[in-house]
Amino acid sequence: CGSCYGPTNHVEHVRHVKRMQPGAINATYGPSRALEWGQLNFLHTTDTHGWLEGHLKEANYGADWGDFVTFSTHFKQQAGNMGVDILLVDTGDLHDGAGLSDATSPDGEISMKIFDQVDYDLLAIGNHELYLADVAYQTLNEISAYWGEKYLTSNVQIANQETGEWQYIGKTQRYFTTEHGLRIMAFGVLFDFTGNTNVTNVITADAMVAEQWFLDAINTSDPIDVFVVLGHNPARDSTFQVVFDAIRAVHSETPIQFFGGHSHIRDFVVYDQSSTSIESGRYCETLGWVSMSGFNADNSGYDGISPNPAGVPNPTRKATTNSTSPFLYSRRYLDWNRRTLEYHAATWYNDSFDYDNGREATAEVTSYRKQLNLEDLYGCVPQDYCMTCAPFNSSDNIFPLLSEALAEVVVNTTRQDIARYVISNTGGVRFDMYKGPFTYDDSFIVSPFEDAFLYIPEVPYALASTLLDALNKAGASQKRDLGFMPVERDICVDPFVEPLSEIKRELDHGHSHEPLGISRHQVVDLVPGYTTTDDFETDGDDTAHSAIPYYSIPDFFQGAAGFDADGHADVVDVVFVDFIESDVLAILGVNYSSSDVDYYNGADFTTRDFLPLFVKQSELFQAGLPNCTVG
Ligand SMILES: Nc1ccn([C@@H]2O[C@H](COP(=O)(O)O)[C@@H](O)[C@H]2O)c(=O)n1
Ligand SMILES: [Zn+2]
Ligand SMILES: [Zn+2]
Repeated sequence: CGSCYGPTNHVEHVRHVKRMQPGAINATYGPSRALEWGQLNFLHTTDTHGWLEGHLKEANYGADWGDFVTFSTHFKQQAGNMGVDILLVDTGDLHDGAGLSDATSPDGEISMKIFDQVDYDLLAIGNHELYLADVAYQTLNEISAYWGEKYLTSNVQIANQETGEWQYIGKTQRYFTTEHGLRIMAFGVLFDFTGNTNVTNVITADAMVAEQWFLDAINTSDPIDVFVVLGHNPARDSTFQVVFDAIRAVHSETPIQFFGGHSHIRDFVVYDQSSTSIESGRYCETLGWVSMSGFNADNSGYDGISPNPAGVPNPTRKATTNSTSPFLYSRRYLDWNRRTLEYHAATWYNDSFDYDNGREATAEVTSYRKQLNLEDLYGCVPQDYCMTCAPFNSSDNIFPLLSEALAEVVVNTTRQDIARYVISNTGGVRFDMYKGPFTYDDSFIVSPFEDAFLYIPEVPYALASTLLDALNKAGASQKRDLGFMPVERDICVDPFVEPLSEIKRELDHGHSHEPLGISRHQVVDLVPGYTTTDDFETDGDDTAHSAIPYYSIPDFFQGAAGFDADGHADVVDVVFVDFIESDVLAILGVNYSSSDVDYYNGADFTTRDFLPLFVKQSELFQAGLPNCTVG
């Protein structure tokens, strides 16, 4: 296995969460344990990718941004009442994934204003804020300008629009004192991203930790009780390790708390006895919770530090079994639904959950969705199609369908008599397609990028017909941008996970899954979803789920059209999305260069356009109209 960059056996494999029917959240299998509150508490979001309306077709992730605005207000109040600190953290990738963010130009023009209604304390930039120049400048002029000292881009710069000089998009660090007296030094570190627009500059973590500002920050004479390192960077096996090493070289015992993202998984990693790292999923499916206690007059230099709050559970876990550090931790991954939020805001027994600020945000989501026509109905999806819950070539998988769509609608009518392969990267497909209405919004949800179709005309069949396999053997060059540090692994873990695996196996071996309060006869009814295993083992998911099968997929897929009955042609137009141009040219070899490449169907027909067009003209999708229902 040459490229085991993906989840390891430490990390939960079930990234893609199968839908449950709207209304399927029931009283039995929601959250069942109060959160452990410590002296310092965190709520964490990451990779929201514009999903501020929540998941309209998955009740388990059905809360919207207004619900989170309300919930986070409750939590700030609760922390205040308990006399402890809470910090809200986001780690980037704010668009490219849903209509609310992507149906405007530039992306995020409207969704950012809704996102901003949560009272975050610290935020970091994601790679999706850096692909395009207009989005990067929007990040500078709107996001960074709005959040000010809270927006941390310790290794990301942008060319000043007047002088051309590099300037940091946000701040490099934030040193501040919490309400209850903890002195925090925070950094925001993006992985070593290379696919950014050339008006931006991503400094590698290795180079960043050698910079004078960073050395000054960690060697400051100002007291530091805790480092908070946030970043769009996987919690595990990433350049967070570089930052950890650099801080530890100076501060051997000070707690360092990491908040990561980008690989779209739930994960929690122990760096050492006083340092842990959380990653909180993707697409408004997960709200991450971390709490810690152990601050005292000796290690925080602050006499009046609040004790653990009374009347609620408190963190109990040492980071390592032989820890001699005073710090105790808890972590939890909350499912993004109202029942969960109401439960933890302790309001489920009455009607007092909603606040005006949340209601207003919800009303804005609804009204902007209307304004952007996101509910416009394009077709009716006859069945569920998923990205990874079924084998790649099976009829339940989305890629055979998308291959057909590419073949059918990506066509230059002046060249339609020439056979064509239309090649795309599977990474450009972002979500499953569910049975029921297919709306304008869904076209962004499945395929949000504006990657144009390029082509090389009339490539000999012998070469063109080997291209897809060769590309998949080589693997996508974007692998470099997954953010994982390549690590030597002896075994490549088979990513297939049996349904009901973890919990069921445990029950079958006679253990009750006590922390989740689930008994043997209940397990069969669990709703499919996240079943996370991390460094604190298996009790991180706030709601227990049955696991969803996971099948690995190749990096590239293609549609083919215009071939003879035997699938042959003399020459083939090789059409491909611009995001993978360098991969294609690398495989085609020295006889081809970018001068052979041109737009196939103009610059304006992109990966955003082919699916809605296919849906509108395909009998398969039109048959169920007009009475198309969810599920
Ligand atoms: N124009 C683009 C930009 C990105 N992609 C795909 O997205 C992946 C990165 O997404 P994360 O949420 O994980 O940061 C990237 O590796 C590409 O697969 C794309 O297809 N087109
Ligand atoms: Zn992302
Ligand atoms: Zn990312």
